[in-house]
Amino acid sequence: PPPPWGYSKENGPDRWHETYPLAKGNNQSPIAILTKDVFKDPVLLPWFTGYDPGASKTIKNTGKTCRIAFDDTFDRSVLRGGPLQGIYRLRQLHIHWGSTDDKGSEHVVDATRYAGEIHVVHWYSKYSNYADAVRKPDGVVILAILLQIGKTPKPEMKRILEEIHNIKTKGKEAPFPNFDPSILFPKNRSYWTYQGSFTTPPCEECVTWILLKEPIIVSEDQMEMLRSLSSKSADEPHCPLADNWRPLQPLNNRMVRTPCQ
Ligand SMILES: Cc1ccn(O)c(=O)c1
Ligand SMILES: [Zn+2]
Repeated sequence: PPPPWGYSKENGPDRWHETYPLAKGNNQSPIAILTKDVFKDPVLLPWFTGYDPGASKTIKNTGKTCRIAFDDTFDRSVLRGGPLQGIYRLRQLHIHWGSTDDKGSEHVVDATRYAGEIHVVHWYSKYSNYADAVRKPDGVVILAILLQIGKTPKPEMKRILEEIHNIKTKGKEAPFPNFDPSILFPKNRSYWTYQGSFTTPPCEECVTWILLKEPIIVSEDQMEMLRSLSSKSADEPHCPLADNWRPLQPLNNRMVRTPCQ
């Protein structure tokens, strides 16, 4: 059997389907967004979040990403509106990034691949729990924020990056209190939306993606901080955590939508 999934040659995206058959589904993510083919849909509304900073719990190096977990035992931090029918509960956020500035995002917009991509993961709280929600086509919403390298870094990223020194190796976790992820949002709330999947195994097709059009700016130093994380545990040789992004998947019979104006 293939080794535990990852992003290297022997356990990477091209082999995930050997263990996780859903990875070969027809509604996989990420995809290329071709802005000329996007459908302006008048039914699409603005999206809203109401996040309680007290819901943030910990930040962890999972060996595959840097992940912040939130208390999702009740409708404490929620996302609604946009393409959504109901209220979605914030569960975690994590980041995908590259070993160099020319790659790292999962979605690609008009042939531009960005330096990274933040995923803010929520689940439909009408379902009894997260495990149930991931078995439903409308079970999960991921709000995705593109990271672009620039001179004026987003100061709000500082809080996450200051914590990196505490979680250098795989498995390390640290308290991460009083954090409201909406401070990471760009000024412009415009978005593209489509139906897709998780971009890591088991790749369940339960995700309504809300990809923000405006990237946020991170500095070279901030990217180097992320790249200083190790994908291995403390008792193993350092192996830079980077290029934890999945290649583009076929759009097949799907439409990407955006609100009018
Ligand atoms: C639940 C989950 C797991 C991995 N990734 O990348 C996601 O975006 C969401
Ligand atoms: Zn992700």
